[in-house]
Amino acid sequence: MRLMSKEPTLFGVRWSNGGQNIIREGRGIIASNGEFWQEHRRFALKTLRDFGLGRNIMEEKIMEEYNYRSLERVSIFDAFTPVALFKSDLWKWRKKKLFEPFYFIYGMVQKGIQKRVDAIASGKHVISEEGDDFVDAFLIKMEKDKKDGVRDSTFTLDTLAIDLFDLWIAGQETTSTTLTWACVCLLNHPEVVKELRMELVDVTGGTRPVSLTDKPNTPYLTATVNEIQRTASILNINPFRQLQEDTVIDGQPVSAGAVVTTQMSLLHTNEAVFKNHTVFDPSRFMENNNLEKTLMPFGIGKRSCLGESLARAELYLITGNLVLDFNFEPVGLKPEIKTASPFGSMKRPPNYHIRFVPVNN
Ligand code: HEM
Repeated sequence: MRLMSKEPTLFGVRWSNGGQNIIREGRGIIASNGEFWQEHRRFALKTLRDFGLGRNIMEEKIMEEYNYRSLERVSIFDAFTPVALFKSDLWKWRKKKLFEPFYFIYGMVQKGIQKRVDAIASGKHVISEEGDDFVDAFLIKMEKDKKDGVRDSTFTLDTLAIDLFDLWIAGQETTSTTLTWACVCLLNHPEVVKELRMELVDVTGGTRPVSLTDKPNTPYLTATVNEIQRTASILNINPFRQLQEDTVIDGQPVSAGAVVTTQMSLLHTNEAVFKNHTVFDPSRFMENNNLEKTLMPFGIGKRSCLGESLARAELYLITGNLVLDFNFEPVGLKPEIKTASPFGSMKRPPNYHIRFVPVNN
């Protein structure tokens, strides 16, 4: 991890020749490289920021979702399976079984795009100057490239579908899995819920939702979200990178072209850094302000998470407001803080049912 942040270019290329490339075929943000990746990452970041990523507008949208509702079968080996094998008749069955949910999401975004294109053609949707959302912004960029005579522009309806697919996959499963872990941790630690609620009632007066502007006054909520991410450590390893030059990692020579990753979950269970690492204890982050710097759920360096500030805002607002508004009760057996998939690429929480009982009832 240290090397990845010190040598961003050396580790700046994603290795994704296997199952990740089945739909993407070198496009999108997660699995692409070179100029294509640069253009599309930059565009996505700028567009999400323009729409308020991590600012008030995003808070409104997160809270809208919160108020409204108050797959993993792919293994690490599939990441290394050549796309050609998946496409061969021999493995057709496996491709169908593994990638059906991904094709479903891909189909869904394609349909959504077509609906928008039709709505624009029929005049039902008019694109405002800056566009109302990512799709509008992308269509504006497509038009601009056409007008400017950009040859072989990478902004097409096809690449829009892959960018949306990537943002959905990277943003949806990660955030919801972390929130599912949050509830497991809090179900097992009513004393944390109690202390959190005291802090939050004190700050909000119990008369309004927790807001991002409360952050400076809610150190225990920030510490709890950190401890949830440390405990969940949902990505055992970060998506593969490919070394750009020969180098030495911890005294070990490694050749250019080697596929490398970091075992992020090990960082978060390092006993030398996180004493009693098996214990869920938010106060560790209160006692040591520097501890947050050793927490890296979003990866590091050039290819680190594009949605980090959005994800942080979601985890803060949803965890805080759930604790403020509800008591948590297990339905059936209380789940243990123990992953159901220790060796998967994503560390999933156990399956469980939970009841949210409004605090004021
Ligand atoms: C709790 C939530 C999340 C976690 C733990 C998480 C974690 C990560 C990690 C570890 C990586 C790989 C970094 C590396 O290779 O070093 C990554 C990449 C990425 N994430 Fe997230 N993520 C989360 C939420 C989101 C959200 C909400 C979005 C979108 C809005 C998003 C979009 C992306 C994208 C596009 C990439 C690929 C970046 C690239 O290759 O340039 N993530 N994420």
